[in-house]
Amino acid sequence: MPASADSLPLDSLRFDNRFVRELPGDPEPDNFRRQVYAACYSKVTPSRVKNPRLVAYAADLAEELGIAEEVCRSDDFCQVFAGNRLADGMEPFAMGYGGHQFGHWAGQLGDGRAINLGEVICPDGSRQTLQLKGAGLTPYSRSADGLAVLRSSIREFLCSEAMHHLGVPTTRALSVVLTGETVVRDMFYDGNPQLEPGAIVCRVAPSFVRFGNFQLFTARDDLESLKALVDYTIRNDFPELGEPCTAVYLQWFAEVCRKTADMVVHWQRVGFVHGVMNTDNMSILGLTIDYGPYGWLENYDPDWTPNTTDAQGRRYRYGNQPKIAYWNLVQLANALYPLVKRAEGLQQALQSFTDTFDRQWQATLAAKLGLSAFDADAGDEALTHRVLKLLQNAETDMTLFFRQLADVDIAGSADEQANAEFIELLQRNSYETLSEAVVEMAERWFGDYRKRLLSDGLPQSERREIMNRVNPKYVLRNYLAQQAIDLAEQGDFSLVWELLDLLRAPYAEQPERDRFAAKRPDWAKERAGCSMLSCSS
Ligand SMILES: Nc1ncnc2c1ncn2[C@@H]1O[C@H](COP(=O)(O)OP(=O)(O)OP(=O)(O)O)[C@@H](O)[C@H]1O
Ligand SMILES: [Mg+2]
Repeated sequence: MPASADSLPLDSLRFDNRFVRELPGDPEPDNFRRQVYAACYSKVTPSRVKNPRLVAYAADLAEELGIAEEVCRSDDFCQVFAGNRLADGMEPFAMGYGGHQFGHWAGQLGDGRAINLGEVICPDGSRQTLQLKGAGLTPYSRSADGLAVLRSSIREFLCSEAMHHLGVPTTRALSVVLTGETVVRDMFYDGNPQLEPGAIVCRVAPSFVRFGNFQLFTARDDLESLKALVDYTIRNDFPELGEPCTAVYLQWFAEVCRKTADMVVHWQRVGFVHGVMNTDNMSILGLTIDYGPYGWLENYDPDWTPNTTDAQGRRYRYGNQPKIAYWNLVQLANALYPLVKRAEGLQQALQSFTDTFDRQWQATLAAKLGLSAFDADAGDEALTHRVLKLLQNAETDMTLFFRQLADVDIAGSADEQANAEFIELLQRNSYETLSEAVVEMAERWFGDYRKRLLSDGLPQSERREIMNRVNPKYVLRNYLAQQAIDLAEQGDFSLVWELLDLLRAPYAEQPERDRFAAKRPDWAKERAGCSMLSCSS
């Protein structure tokens, strides 16, 4: 429908809400907490908030959606993305899903504080669903309040956009608004509840369906709804696979396995630790979803997890992410089994996770080291394994190390000079003084690396280019996000904007912003929010 002359600008967005139109919905119109059966969603309106105030928006994403920059600055934008006004064509709803949390089946979870507004048809013809996070109670809110706080909303907003520009598959974030209301949170669950500013993020993705959406139906023996959602997902999100049938179900599952593997390879590449890889936080499109207690590796440590809630078992530590992704896919396979009834086919599809992950991770490591390709015969398995061990033992900053390694002149300098340059690089980027044993280990590795590069024969400039395409200079360091939050809580959003802008070009040299590519300062080592996060958000 064309917008009339006096309608507000967001009313001219085009919505086509297939999810609510084509899938079974909850017939109960009232919004109260309950178990919802035989439905993919419940219609629910975002809560009104007192005094919405814009914190930041992603102008490039707005443009992709067909929202002009001046509209982003309008009061209407703030009202709509705070949930106070529905633009024409929006039909808000919350989705039902279940999930395995920390390895245990948790039953119905669902969008307890996320509310989908509708599916926009973008100017380029693609579709994106808009979703508010923190917009109030839904039938799936269980015992919680449906809200979100400013610190977690800024973390979600900045990291979604940073990951997108790093080339990591992810949901995106259009805006953060303050609600003008306060929210009570006990950040470390230690009996110290505080009042915090409430906020709402608008997330954007082609679909927000998770593994848990399918799992919930199977857990309830509701094969009809399971089939409806699987067929819907294949038709709308994987149309290239053709009309749904048993063979297509298997191809689809294999594709989900490949997409998930691809996502995790990217996480490992950039040093991202998700923190809560429950099956309700796994997107069916292989997008990173739910930026909660995530973190970025500083010193390379495969055992590190930012999530204090997971400190005991460290289930979701960096080095375990590929295994957990696989475990989650096995749960999805179990959920699909009643529909597919081919255990062997599902097994084979699962193998495509391992194959894709192994192949892509090897290629990624080769590129991170500036090799033209991963060559097992040239000893690359050991070479890549050893460099990671070295970084772990030396407690070296992963991002800085790989980025600066591209600048070591391999062919142009004598052995000793290159060697000294390398040890200096390692020390400069390590959080501890290198021991003699580590220096020795480093010299041995570097000698072999240098030989490998010389036989590979790529010119230095080409090698540097390969490396700088996969080794970012800037990531959303844990302490940088926290500094932006500290200022924002004082009403100063400038660092949110600056980081957003910085992270739009994470692979480019931005010399005037070198301070954002610095090692974690000492004050941030034990500071809450910088290295320790809980699920409280
Ligand atoms: N403050 C809250 N109010 C209502 N429900 C909540 C709240 N926090 C979390 N939940 C719900 O608890 C479950 C698990 O929470 P989890 O921390 O994985 O998700 P989340 O951060 O709310 O959101 P998402 O996965 O949508 O990014 C989900 O069903 C979620 O909606
Ligand atoms: Mg979640």
